[in-house]
Amino acid sequence: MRIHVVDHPLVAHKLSTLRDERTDSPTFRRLADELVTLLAYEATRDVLVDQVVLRTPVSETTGVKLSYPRPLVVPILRAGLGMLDGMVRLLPTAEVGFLGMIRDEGTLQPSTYATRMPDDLTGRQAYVLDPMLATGGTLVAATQLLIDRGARDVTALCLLAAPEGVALMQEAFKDSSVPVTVVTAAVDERLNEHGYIVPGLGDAGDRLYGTAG
Ligand SMILES: O=P(O)(O)OC[C@H]1O[C@H](OP(=O)(O)OP(=O)(O)O)[C@H](O)[C@@H]1O
Ligand SMILES: O=c1cc[nH]c(=O)[nH]1
Ligand SMILES: [Mg+2]
Repeated sequence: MRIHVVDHPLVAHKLSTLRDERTDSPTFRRLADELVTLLAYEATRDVLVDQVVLRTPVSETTGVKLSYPRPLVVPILRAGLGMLDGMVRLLPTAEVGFLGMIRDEGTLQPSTYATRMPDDLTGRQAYVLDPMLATGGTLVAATQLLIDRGARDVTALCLLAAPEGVALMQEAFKDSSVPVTVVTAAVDERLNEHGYIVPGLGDAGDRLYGTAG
């Protein structure tokens, strides 16, 4: 598995405001949207394109167009939904599949409550959206599902990652013949005893959608 930490002052600036507990939900949503387009720029570096011939007003030339089959973008509900608009703005031809997953607060084990995506992903590039890579249980399960359905490669975009989650992804996909990449704005210090990223930004779903408590 490859990890790419996007080291850029604009990314760090937006992430710092996201972390701030005083940032309200509307601002949090806007910043998450802006951040994902910056991460997506890096995450789509290997997106498949086809050569095309076109005419400018001046002459004939060659260029590229996003290729078919279309990439698949998969937000992990709920928090991943906050990254969807920013991603499809950059990848307008993408198809969107949905995975609903929730982590049990006690055991920290993920369970899947909704799956809506093509059964056959043979030859397709898949982009998973989830702001938080904590223990890694959720992202390992989501990535495995996409590989099992035949994805050509899997790239996860996470706003924040914990070293524990990165290590679990590395272990899970160390022998994978399918390329797996994680693109994130930062790898934080550790997880706390409740499985939250430290310093992190709290519960991303709650902060995006204004859920109290
Ligand atoms: O790496 P892990 O330890 O598996 O934890 C990360 C998961 O936890 C959060 O979702 P949550 O379960 O809070 O669901 P939500 O998006 O509905 O709030 C987050 O968005 C990830 O999906
Ligand atoms: O810090 C964390 C860990 C899991 N899920 C979140 O939303 N935040
Ligand atoms: Mg949550």
